[in-house]
Amino acid sequence: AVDDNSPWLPYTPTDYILLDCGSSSNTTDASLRSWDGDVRSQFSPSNIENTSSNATSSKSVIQVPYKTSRIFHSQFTYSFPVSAGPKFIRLYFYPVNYSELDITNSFFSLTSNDYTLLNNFSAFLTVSAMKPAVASLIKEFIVNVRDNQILNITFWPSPNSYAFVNGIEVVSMPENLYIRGNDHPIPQVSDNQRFYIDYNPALETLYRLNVGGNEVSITNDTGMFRLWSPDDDYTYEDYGFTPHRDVAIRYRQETPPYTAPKIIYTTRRTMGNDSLRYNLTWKFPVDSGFYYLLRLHFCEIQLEVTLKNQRVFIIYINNQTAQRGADVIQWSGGTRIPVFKDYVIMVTDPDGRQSKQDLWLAMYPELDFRPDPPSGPFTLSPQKKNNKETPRWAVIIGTVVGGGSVLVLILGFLIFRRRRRVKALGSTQPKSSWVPLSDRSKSTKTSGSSLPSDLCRRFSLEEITSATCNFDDNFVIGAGGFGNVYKGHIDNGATTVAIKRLNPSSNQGAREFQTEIGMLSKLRHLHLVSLIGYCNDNREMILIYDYMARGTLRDHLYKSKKQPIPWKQRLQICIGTARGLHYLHTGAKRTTIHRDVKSTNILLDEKWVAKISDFGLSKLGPIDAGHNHVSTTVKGSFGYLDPEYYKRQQLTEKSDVYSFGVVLFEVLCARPAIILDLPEDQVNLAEWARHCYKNGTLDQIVDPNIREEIAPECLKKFGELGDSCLRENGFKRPGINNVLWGLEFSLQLQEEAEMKGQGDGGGGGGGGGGLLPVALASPLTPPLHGESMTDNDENVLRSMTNSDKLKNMTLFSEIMNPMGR
Ligand SMILES: Nc1ncnc2c1ncn2[C@@H]1O[C@H](COP(=O)(O)OP(=O)(O)OP(=O)(O)O)[C@@H](O)[C@H]1O
Repeated sequence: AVDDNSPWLPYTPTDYILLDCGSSSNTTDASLRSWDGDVRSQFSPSNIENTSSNATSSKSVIQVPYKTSRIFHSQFTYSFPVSAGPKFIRLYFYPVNYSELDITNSFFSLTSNDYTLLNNFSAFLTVSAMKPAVASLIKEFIVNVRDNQILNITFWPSPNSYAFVNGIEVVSMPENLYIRGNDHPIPQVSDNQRFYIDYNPALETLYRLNVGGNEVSITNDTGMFRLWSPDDDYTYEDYGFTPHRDVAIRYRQETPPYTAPKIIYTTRRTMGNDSLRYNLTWKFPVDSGFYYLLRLHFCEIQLEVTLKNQRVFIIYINNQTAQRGADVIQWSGGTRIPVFKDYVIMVTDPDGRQSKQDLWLAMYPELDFRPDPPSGPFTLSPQKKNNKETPRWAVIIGTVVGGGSVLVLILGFLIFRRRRRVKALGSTQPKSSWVPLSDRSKSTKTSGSSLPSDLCRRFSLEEITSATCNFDDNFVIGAGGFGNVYKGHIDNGATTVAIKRLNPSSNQGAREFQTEIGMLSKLRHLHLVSLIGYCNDNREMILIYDYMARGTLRDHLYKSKKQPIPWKQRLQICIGTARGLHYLHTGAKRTTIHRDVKSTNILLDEKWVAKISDFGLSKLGPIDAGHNHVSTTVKGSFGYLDPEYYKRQQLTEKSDVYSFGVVLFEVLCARPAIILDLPEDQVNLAEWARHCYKNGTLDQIVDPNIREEIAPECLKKFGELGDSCLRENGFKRPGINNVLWGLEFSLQLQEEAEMKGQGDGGGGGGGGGGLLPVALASPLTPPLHGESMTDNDENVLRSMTNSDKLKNMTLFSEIMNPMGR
């Protein structure tokens, strides 16, 4: 073991270069690091002053290296003759107007040796999209330099554009920090493949977080000048924040002192406290279509936790189990010994647009473990024990009290794309059939509409008629208030699409058409139906969407001869829908209220992924916090309509929560929202289900096809959730985030029951012995008893948790994302 209290830095880079671009003198930054001006630098080409220009920003910036920048109108290369081995390359950008140049016109690509690191990149757009807002940006990559190779960094301005950079940093790193070769297989989440990181990929760091702690500055890193940010912006709920504990960290050969600074391991988030079990969850916006490497760092520093099997948890990545039986003591061999675990996941890109998705990381306590006796031999696999005298969950809760240290480090990595330069750069151009940004006014056929051709594709009427054999009835797959929906094939049959054609006699019309395009083209999410484009020729109003092969959710519940969907799959569909709604309510710039959530507006793709459709009625929520509703004439569908909205004509996102509550009961009971010929008290599903829930007879109206499958705890939770969504008073309904959590918790309860062999086929009656104690409530869901907490309550809770925070706390994380964007 190495003593961590010694004054020396654990790592001294062999190469350490700081180049202040656009500067002719040497400068010093806020961390007192010394930068060389690039004008007469050995790393710049000798003709630098003829091939590029230097500029000072139009805004007064005091910080080096942002004061000056170098501007390139043609290809430009810096060359760094560094030692062989992996290097951090950090590029500093301050995207403002330089000289006469409009920063919004700066698009460029960046290559380093064989890798395309940035592809048609706009620093301005990247910074503008960041939340919270920032003024400058550092892009960090890891590139391996081979023996006798020079590290070249080349800027390639896009056509009619220019590139710029403010500073370049090159720092070497320990050979095997991330590149761990064939001896270290990394599990790939979702299949049984192993992943190996050798010298071939280049990586981009996306997130490096000090979980539960403050920012750890570059000078407090272990010698590589890595910045560790707090994780608050990425936690899903602010749970598990646990006071910093100043203990000595025992680094080991497998996790040497340079891995991460000590403070990273002594600040933390932990999983529990008294009777609460915290699920720890983070979400990270990432581009779809790449592999991601997550490096999670852990260290058990709670002195009471010394045994393996004492604190065991499950790690989920993107809702898939990445690791069962996670046990830090077992992994590391003892307390205060840090350890890290790597996982790779592919974030798929179903629509081929590399749109942003949230990458979820969650850790849940695993309930089946109890500690080994203190003298027990150390074994590598966790031992499951069943001690009938001690409730199984009690052991875990007992050991979690007070909070042990689980550090999560998602090290944001990215993965690579190795491309040949010319091809990589050529591929940045949009497909010819897509209307380019600058080409908005070109269509000759459109009737002067101001539709957003930059955001989605505009089709000609010929393309649509040929896709649908001139709107042949055989191609009709549905009909709604808007008109017929056709199935069609575009791009020479390569893509199947759904084509909605506005019926001129429809009472929905031009306004919905515009709304749908305006809304959907700005909203992108795995759980929203993607709008591919539109056609507005010859006064036609046609919308083109991704084709959802399995049709509507309703078709799989009732009124069709389709195979009934199993309960767990129904839960997954509800979870997906809740995610889509959550994105609408909170994920985009402004709250979007769908206004017509119902089972025919939830579509299912080939893989049963739920997607919300039909945004023709959507409304944007209020802009400022002073107003919490939008006044509007009532729209929506019979049986799903929020009674409060109906009465007051004031729309909030809780109206969607109400409609979603109806969908939840539709899914549970497999019956329509309204059945007119039933006895009066049963006509309206919302009222009838609430009535049964309150009387404890909900199990009697469950769809007979799933009655045997559904675990009693799961039904209880699900019923409670549906009931809370349908509360009369919108304030008392949970927010969609809590609904989402409730659904995930329901799924967890179902899975736990099934794992114990009691949920599946075990009968729908009372809870069998060994099922989870029902009182074990998830802290992430609304209170179980009486009225649910209001939004105000939630805010109070949140601010209490924040104010309770002590300065130093942690789980930390790094994520990296494949490059080549
Ligand atoms: N993207 C799609 N992929 C596959 N089928 C679709 C798609 N969009 C719509 N459909 C089918 O077309 C039907 C009609 O859809 P549409 O959204 O026009 O109406 P609706 O939501 O059922 O009713 P309304 O417009 O009155 O709310 C749907 O029920 C579904 O069967």
